[in-house]
Amino acid sequence: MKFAVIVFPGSNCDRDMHHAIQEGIGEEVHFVRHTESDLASFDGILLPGGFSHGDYLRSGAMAATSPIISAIKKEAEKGKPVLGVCNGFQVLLEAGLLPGAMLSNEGQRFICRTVELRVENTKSIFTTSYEKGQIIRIPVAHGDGNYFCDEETYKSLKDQERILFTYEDNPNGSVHNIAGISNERGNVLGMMPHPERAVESLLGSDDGLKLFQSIVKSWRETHAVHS
Ligand SMILES: NC(=O)CC[C@H](N)C(=O)O
Repeated sequence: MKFAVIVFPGSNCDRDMHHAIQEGIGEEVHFVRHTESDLASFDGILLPGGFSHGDYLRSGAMAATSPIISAIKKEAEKGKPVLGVCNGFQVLLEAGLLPGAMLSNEGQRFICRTVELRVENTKSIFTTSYEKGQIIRIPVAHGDGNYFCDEETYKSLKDQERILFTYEDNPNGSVHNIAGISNERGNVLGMMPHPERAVESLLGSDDGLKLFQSIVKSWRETHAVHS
């Protein structure tokens, strides 16, 4: 499977994401600049964390106007997996690929620590390798991680099983403890915690690996070569 890691000015987790794919799960991965406009040759698209355009206006707001965004939308419409982590999640929200908005953390502090997440749904292409209800340890590092949506949106997220991860001990004030949500079709995921920083137990946790493995597993199932 061939992945693209999108690099915006101010991305700072792009290399971690590249490492997670190349060394963590052994798949092909390339950096693609925000100024590019074609992602047709890629099977999966990864938006990394960071401070794109210095978080000016709102986190992710300026990156959401990059040329690459229309390419991401085009590939997402084809059903390709798109994962936005932290600032990547903020960009997906600002670009309208996911519902809701990101507010400053409750308490106005930048939080950088490992948190516990509950895997809420294992039917998603992003979570099939986990157990439902499994508690996983994944780092967070953000100032604007307080996810908000109105009750009507929450109800549809819940009813359509689009809340994939919740916080066990909500660190940022996110509504209903939401840590990660998917789009209606299920091929776009945004999450604040960083699975790409949890791919080696020696560095604290390898609980993020299963997320990337799930993507590859689902992709292989739908792209199986029948002889
Ligand atoms: N690690 C990150 O992606 C940081 C996200 C973001 N710019 C914030 O601090 O809210």
